[in-house]
Amino acid sequence: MAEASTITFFSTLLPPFQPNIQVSHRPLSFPRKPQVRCSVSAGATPQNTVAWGCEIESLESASALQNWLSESGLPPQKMGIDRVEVGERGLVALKNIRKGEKLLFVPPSLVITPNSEWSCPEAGEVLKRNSVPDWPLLATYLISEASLMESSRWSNYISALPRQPYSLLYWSQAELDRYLEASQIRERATERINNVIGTYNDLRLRIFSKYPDLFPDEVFNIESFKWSFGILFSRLVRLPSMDGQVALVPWADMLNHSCEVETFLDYDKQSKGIVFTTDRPYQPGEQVFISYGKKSNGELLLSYGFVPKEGGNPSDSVELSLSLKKSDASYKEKLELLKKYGLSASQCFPIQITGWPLELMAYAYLAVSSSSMAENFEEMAAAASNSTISKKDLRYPEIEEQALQFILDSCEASISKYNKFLQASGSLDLDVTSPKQLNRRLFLKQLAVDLCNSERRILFRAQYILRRKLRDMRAGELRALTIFNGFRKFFQ
Ligand SMILES: C[S@@+](CC[C@H](N)C(=O)[O-])C[C@H]1O[C@@H](n2cnc3c(N)ncnc32)[C@H](O)[C@@H]1O
Repeated sequence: MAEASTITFFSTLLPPFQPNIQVSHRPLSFPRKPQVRCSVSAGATPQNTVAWGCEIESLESASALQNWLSESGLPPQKMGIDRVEVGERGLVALKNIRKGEKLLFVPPSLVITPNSEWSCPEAGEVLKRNSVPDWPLLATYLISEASLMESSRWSNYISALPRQPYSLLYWSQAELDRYLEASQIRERATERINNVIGTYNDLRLRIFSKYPDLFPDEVFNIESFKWSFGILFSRLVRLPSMDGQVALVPWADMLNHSCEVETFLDYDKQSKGIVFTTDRPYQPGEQVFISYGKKSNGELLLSYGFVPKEGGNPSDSVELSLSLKKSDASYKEKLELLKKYGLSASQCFPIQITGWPLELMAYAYLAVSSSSMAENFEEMAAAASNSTISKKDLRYPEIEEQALQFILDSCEASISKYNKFLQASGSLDLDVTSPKQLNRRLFLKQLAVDLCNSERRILFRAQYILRRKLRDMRAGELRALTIFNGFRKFFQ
């Protein structure tokens, strides 16, 4: 099993997902006529949705998946797929399960990795020849297999995948602007959507357009890529004991996330299967959970399309944006130093209920320091960047009060954005466990309200701590001033 520190479910910040694919610079050779024509179904895809997968709550396709997996070598399970309260479909204990028990044992033959065989080998060869990285490769693989319907060995798996995964990839820019205006997650979602579009355009330009027989537009289009990336973002795992290999693990990917467990999927060398070890007991009928990693509510919404209940996620955090003032006489000099350390004039830092990173304080020192402290600017910029090993816990008592006030101002500006959105949203308290019953607008709005409430709660806590620190500091200064004045009078 993976150690707690190793997050096996895909992290929203995982470096391997590159915005644009790095295809080899070798010119593409003119396509040879394939010996075996792959029959890619070229029927028109209905707008905004793909022609495969199922409604997310569908149990019929899930039980067909279960039967196929058992026939294909999945050993007898202590869990079954069922409708659940959290996550719509999930794995439920069929028998008593002990704490510390290993479950699943999915054999590698039932796992999709970048090395999986393609039903249409020519398509796979073209992508590999062009050194397409794992993520775009797997995204294309999924579409290719899905389009082959029953001719693909993965057809039972693909039929049980959601036709429209819950993911911010499916939010329009207008929806993101309207519902997530207060949260930094809006920028992350826009960036991600642009990355997916950029990746697709790059593949189309460099590869698909040159091999239209293998990659017809009707199948390999932006809608199908949104779907396949949505599936990857919400289901792909990284397996530490398989050298960090990324994989789609049928059956295991029916497990939902709980912030209260700390158990991750990994390859078990002893049993030669994908397993996880329970960290609590389960009774028959109870839903079994794993952890998708220590992620904030915003990150969970971004990749998986849900927000845990307020206060229920110990890893929750909110991004606070700090900016240099354009009116600062040393603006240019400070900006250059920030750039040198990979930062910019406007920078986000994660705040947790337990506090904020030292980098944030260093940035605040830099933002408030006057030109008389110019010799310290570089030290501050370096400490604000987490890529440096320099001492981060800087202290400049002469500007500490100003720096804390600067953070408090940014925090309060952010809180007022959340207040504005939450007031305008009214007191929504809808049941999002059955989103299909709500209309889309209310569903998205409720997710946004839940996210904003949880992010604002963290900011409120930071505001309280900052105000108290400043009050204590100012009271201390006042006391010192009174004592000083007392001494002055005494000596006069
Ligand atoms: C790896 S899949 C889990 C199986 C999924 N429930 C299904 O029926 O296909 C991840 C998706 O499950 C749902 N999910 C997982 N954990 C959840 C939770 N704690 N609350 C709400 N939805 C959850 C989300 O839709 C997420 O995108």
